[in-house]
Amino acid sequence: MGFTAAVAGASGYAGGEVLRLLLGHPEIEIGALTAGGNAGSRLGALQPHLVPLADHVLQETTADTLAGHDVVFLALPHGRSAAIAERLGESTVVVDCGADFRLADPDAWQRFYGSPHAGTWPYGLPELPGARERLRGARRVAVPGCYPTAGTLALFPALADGLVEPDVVIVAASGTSGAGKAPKPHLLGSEVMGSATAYGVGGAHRHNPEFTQNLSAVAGAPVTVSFTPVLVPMPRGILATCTAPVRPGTTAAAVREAYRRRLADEPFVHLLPEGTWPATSMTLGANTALVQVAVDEAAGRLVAVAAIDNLTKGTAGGAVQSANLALGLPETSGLPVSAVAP
Ligand SMILES: NC(=O)C1=CN([C@@H]2O[C@H](COP(=O)(O)OP(=O)(O)OC[C@H]3O[C@@H](n4cnc5c(N)ncnc54)[C@H](OP(=O)(O)O)[C@@H]3O)[C@@H](O)[C@H]2O)C=CC1
Ligand SMILES: CC(=O)N[C@@H](CCC(=O)OP(=O)(O)O)C(=O)O
Repeated sequence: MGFTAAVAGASGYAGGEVLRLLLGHPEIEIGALTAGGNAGSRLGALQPHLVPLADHVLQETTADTLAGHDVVFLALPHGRSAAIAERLGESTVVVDCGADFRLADPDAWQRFYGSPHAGTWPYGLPELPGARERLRGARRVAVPGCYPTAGTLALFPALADGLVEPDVVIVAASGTSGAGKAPKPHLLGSEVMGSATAYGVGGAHRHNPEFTQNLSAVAGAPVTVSFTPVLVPMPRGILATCTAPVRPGTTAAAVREAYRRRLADEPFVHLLPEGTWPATSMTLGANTALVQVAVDEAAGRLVAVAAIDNLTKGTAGGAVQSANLALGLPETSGLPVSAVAP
């Protein structure tokens, strides 16, 4: 084992998934695990699926506990990362699963999160043009939100190649683990089971500015984004259906070729064979994003669909992928590409 990792928020969904992946990582050894109110508990009482770690005791989340590791994964509620990160020296790679360092625009941060902007770190979506180079050797990484991971991966080839107008519509369905483990009335089984509902409608969701930031950077011009999240009764997974007007002269063949070319060398983002459409079940537990694209000739729109596991490629897998780049390891170390099915 070459490196040690600490995980803050180890009792939560994102922290638990980081640990599941690290247990299979050939180069990273698991060190300190921390939590909030559950500090002092055995991990086995809270994350019984992580069998080899059952007897690890959760510690309080302090910079002192997390210091001394090569990499620290922060899987904490928004707003808690900056105070810890500033006490961890540059010798430690800090990978933040939360939103605190994702946005470059302080006004957008203030508008959607309502707190002072903590700063901006390299954005952990290696597939975006130029991102991989910025992540290699980085000391700080901001892991993308789960919806922006899915929607950005679905749309970036079309926007990067100028095949669509910079005016996109994204409707993305998410499983309930996206909302975290802390109890919330709208996530009670009797509210969620057998029902699907839109929320954060009308540009209100805090992932709107993240989408705009990502897609405008790819297009090299401002992109208008209409994003609607939908909560669906499943534990894991995101299916993002994205559309945009095709530019005059854009053929279905040109679209397919752009996606094929831009995704050909990606280890985790795959264009499915023509006619096969992504399903969340094809990605469960894998660090993959499965993509399909078509042109709706009658409507003059491109339709791109991506499926991910929100906890794997959408959080913890993305975090480990970026940590690998930051630590100088092969990008794919410890990351599954095969899902659990059926
Ligand atoms: N779930 C998802 O799909 C995604 C999550 N993320 C991000 O990952 C982060 C964690 O999310 P998630 O795992 O879903 O949330 P959970 O609610 O499942 O877990 C939160 C974790 O933070 C700990 N915690 C809570 N309050 C404090 C505190 N005051 N001090 C120290 N630790 C605290 C909790 O410990 P305890 O058990 O002791 O309360 C728990 O370990 C969030 O920032 C989220 O935005 C990012 C992308 C997707
Ligand atoms: C289903 C659900 O509630 N999903 C979360 C997004 C999860 C995610 O990616 O979020 P972070 O930005 O918190 O990292 C939400 O809509 O707020």
